[in-house]
Amino acid sequence: STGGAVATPEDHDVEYLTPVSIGTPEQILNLDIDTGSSDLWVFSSETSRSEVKGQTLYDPSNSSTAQKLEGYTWSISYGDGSSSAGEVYLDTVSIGALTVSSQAVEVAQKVSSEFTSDSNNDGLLGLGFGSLNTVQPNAQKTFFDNAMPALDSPVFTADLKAGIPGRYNFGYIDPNAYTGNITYVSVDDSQGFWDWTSPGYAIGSGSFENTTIKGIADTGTSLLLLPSSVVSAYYGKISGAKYDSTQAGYVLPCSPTPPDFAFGVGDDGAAIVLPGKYINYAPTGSSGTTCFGGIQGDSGIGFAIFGDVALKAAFVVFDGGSKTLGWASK
Ligand SMILES: CSC[C@H](NC(=O)[C@H](Cc1ccccc1)OC(=O)N1CCC(N)CC1)C(=O)N[C@@H](CC1CCCCC1)[C@@H](O)Cn1ccccc1=O
Repeated sequence: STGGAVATPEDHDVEYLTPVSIGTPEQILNLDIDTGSSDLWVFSSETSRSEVKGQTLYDPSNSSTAQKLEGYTWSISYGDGSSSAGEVYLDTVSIGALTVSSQAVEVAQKVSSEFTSDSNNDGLLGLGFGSLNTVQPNAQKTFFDNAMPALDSPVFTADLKAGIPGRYNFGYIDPNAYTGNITYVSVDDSQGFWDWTSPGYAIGSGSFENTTIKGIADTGTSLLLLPSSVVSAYYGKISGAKYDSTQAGYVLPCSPTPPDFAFGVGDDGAAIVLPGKYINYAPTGSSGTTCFGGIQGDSGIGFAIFGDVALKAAFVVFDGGSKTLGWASK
């Protein structure tokens, strides 16, 4: 079997939302597919009213296929400090034509203010490795883990785009979605992430800098978070760019367009090139002359995060069979 659905960007590509069908009859929620975590949780009829502002709610009592996992709970907190918690049901979940009949659906009873204020986001669908799942007393499998045995090929692909809808596909690689070759690299899943190592980077038309960058492919993170040495080398090339402590990040003049940024993939010279305009993440003030940088530092995290700013420049294969990542330009 195969499946897939659109991934529609929210403003500034801060996140991408994908319609997911839950229950019988189907209840369609727009979820943020997150390869950096492994819980599928949703706003629900159990979410405290004061914490709901416009989200679509999953109501298990309206689903003939919902089964409550009595005594099971979950609680998660994310890198940006947001969090949610609740109880667990099993129900039928589909992404396009791909259906998992007994998927753990974690219903939120509490969500932090970041989720409440994000009215278009009805929850998260984690596609990290199972070890990250927070359900107690027994961890639950991700949608991909449950679907894998039935898939034509044990893969899903991310084809995120700048400012327009892209796609997540399951079970096949669309040859029309990318150009050139797909370069596969090994993944270290020991921390539960799609963790890989880039051999280095290049700025604009500059020479390639060989420096290993270990990091995760994370659809749930908006920006490209890199080691401070790389980040200062990049912004050092841009007059007027500076670290702004009030914004807690590098800012730069929105024009002229900043230099491209390329990161290496594999050991035969392949690279993914981010057009400079991707680094103009969003205007910081009303003037529109200063932009918040799409590349920021990863200090305090312990690894780089190849988030949406990087992923939207590539076609990415997440191979659960061989535990590899495939990168292609498009
Ligand atoms: C340093 S991981 C920071 C990252 N959260 C972000 O990237 C948020 C995303 C967002 C989306 C929509 C509205 C507001 C914010 O966006 C910013 O933080 N931004 C964008 C806007 C900028 N002005 C400031 C910087 C993050 O926790 N991701 C996790 C998934 C997120 C959680 C929040 C909701 C959306 C999905 C996750 O994969 C990150 N993970 C990765 C590894 C280990 C733990 C962990 O938890």
